[in-house]
Amino acid sequence: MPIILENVSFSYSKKTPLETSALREINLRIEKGEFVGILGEKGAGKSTLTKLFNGIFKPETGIVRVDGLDPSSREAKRKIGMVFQQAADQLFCKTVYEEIAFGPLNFGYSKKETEQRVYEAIEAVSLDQTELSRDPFSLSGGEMQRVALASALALRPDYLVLDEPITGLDPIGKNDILKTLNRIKEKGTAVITVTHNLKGFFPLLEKIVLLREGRIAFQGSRESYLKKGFEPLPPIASMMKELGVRGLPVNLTVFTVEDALEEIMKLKSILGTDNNENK
Ligand SMILES: Nc1ncnc2c1ncn2[C@@H]1O[C@H](COP(=O)(O)OP(=O)(O)OP(=O)(O)O)[C@@H](O)[C@H]1O
Repeated sequence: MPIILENVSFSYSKKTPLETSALREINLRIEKGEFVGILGEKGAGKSTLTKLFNGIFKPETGIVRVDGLDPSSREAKRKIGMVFQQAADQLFCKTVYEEIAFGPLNFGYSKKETEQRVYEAIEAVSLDQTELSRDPFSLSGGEMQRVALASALALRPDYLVLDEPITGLDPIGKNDILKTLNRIKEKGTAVITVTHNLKGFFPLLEKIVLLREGRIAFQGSRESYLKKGFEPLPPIASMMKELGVRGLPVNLTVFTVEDALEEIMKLKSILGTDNNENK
């Protein structure tokens, strides 16, 4: 069963002079096992949307359901793992082990079961066992991110929701997290991520949800997003769009270096032929 949002609206500081409408008439369906990117400019409503998935916020109007359950129910909370923008903000235990074990213990799993889950989770995020006794706050940004991810995974969620998971990480840290998320998705967990980093994430996204001023401007496949000319774009697709604007017959759904190279070679041969004909 999926995450479903029907006609959802949400405002901050309702019925005060500071009332801000953050989301309007959102209709969305996210299936298990999908890799979904939530895109949009600053203030578009991306973070607010993620907080409706696990019941941190309740919709002002409309319905949110996680596999048919109210997202603030205990069972729904077990199904959704959250990793916030600043991993450090969600760490609070004295050791990495306690941090990752917190969720399973809180949900009443035995010490033995919890231990199994901690080891399974650190393996999934490629953290070494020697890290388990460390103080989470002594870790690097990338390591903290992995601990936050492992804490979410220890509940074996069906949906993993992440807000800008690679922002601020060095290139190796970014790559590690991207590979890890892809592995998690391959095992059947839906990965739903807010991201500005399209260069890293675009190749992984199976579905794109584009928010604009609190409304869904687009939801659908990556190819359809590119064909319809939505923005933001990953760097290669942006370059192809520029070539298209200049009147060159390029394929606008290309977003990898390899495909772009092939496209440019094709273009070269077409233009070369034209030049020869003109001689
Ligand atoms: N705690 C809050 N109180 C009042 N208004 C808020 C609060 N948090 C967000 N907003 C407003 O709600 C709207 C949506 O904000 P949200 O943080 O969801 O956007 P976003 O797309 O995640 O932006 P960013 O990319 O900057 O993180 C914006 O107008 C924002 O100013």
